[in-house]
Amino acid sequence: MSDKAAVIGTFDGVHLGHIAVLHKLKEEADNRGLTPIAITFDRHPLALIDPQRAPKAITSIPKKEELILRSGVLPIVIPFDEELRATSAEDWMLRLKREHDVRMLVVGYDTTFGCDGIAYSISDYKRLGERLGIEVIEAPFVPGISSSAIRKAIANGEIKEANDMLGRHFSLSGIVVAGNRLGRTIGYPTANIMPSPGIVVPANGVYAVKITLPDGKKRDAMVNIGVRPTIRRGNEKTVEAHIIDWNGDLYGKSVTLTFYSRLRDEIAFKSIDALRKQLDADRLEVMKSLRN
Ligand SMILES: Cc1cc2nc3c(=O)[nH]c(=O)nc-3n(C[C@H](O)[C@H](O)[C@H](O)COP(=O)(O)O)c2cc1C
Ligand SMILES: Nc1ncnc2c1ncn2[C@@H]1O[C@H](COP(=O)(O)OP(=O)(O)O)[C@@H](O)[C@H]1O
Repeated sequence: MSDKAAVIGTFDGVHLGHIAVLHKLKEEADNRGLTPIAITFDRHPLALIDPQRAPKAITSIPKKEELILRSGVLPIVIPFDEELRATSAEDWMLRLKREHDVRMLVVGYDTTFGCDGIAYSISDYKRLGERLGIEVIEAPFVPGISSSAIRKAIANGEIKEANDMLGRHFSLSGIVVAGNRLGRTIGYPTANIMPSPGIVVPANGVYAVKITLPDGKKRDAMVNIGVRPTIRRGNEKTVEAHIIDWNGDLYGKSVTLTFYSRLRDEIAFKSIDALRKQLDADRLEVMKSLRN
């Protein structure tokens, strides 16, 4: 087993700030002939500590692993449980050394790991590392980017802002379920998508997206998120996609929506005809916005 260089964190979203840390880790690991690993948790620590305050995630665990791997770092997902929560910073570092052969650790400006970590500064971690035989290096800091700011932007429908902080397009996966089969009668069949639970859903409104179909192909689509006030029967929030110039059966299949921009708010139209006219205009707008 080769020796490792590690970083620890939740890494929700794997945004541009995380990417800077992962690249620094990879560079320093390569210089020392170490394998770079990111130790990350299977849930947000607050899900255990204070579930009421636990935020919805920007990325699912598999997506997070994929994004970390893409930056050249090996992800290791460990359960954030009571035992881990009660582990001190010193025990954490001993564990890293014994279980993962860690020789170097990248610590972020606000990293606190260990139940007593809140009292640690970077120089404390460095001193502890020296004693235990782990070199501690400070991670770069990218100002103005955080998982919580991205969650907030998505929840407010500020897709461009969220995408700028992510350095990629926000995406949401889910299974296609049956709706009330009205869409096809107005010329706009829609795949009703049940998003993976625990993932943040953008604010109600209409969005330009690319949809990844089960065969892996990407198509242009327009998505409505909301309660469909024109035809509403209840207050259920739905996520539905009309795939432009496409025909097929998606029931029960998994798809991924990649968000590019937000077009408008949801509107309560006076008639289905008025809704249809707006959908014609949305279609042109989506095609235009995805071409840019
Ligand atoms: C791009 C798009 C925009 C939409 N905008 C609105 C809207 O502004 N107001 C509204 O009441 N419904 C809106 N809808 C929802 C339609 O009312 C809905 O797709 C239609 O009633 C079909 O429902 P069904 O899939 O359950 O059959 C929109 C749907 C799409 C695909
Ligand atoms: N262009 C398309 N965009 C989205 N779904 C489509 C399209 N063409 C066919 N479909 C299929 O039709 C279904 C939607 O038809 P619709 O009448 O809106 O019914 P529902 O109320 O079940 O959503 C989708 O789930 C999908 O399987």
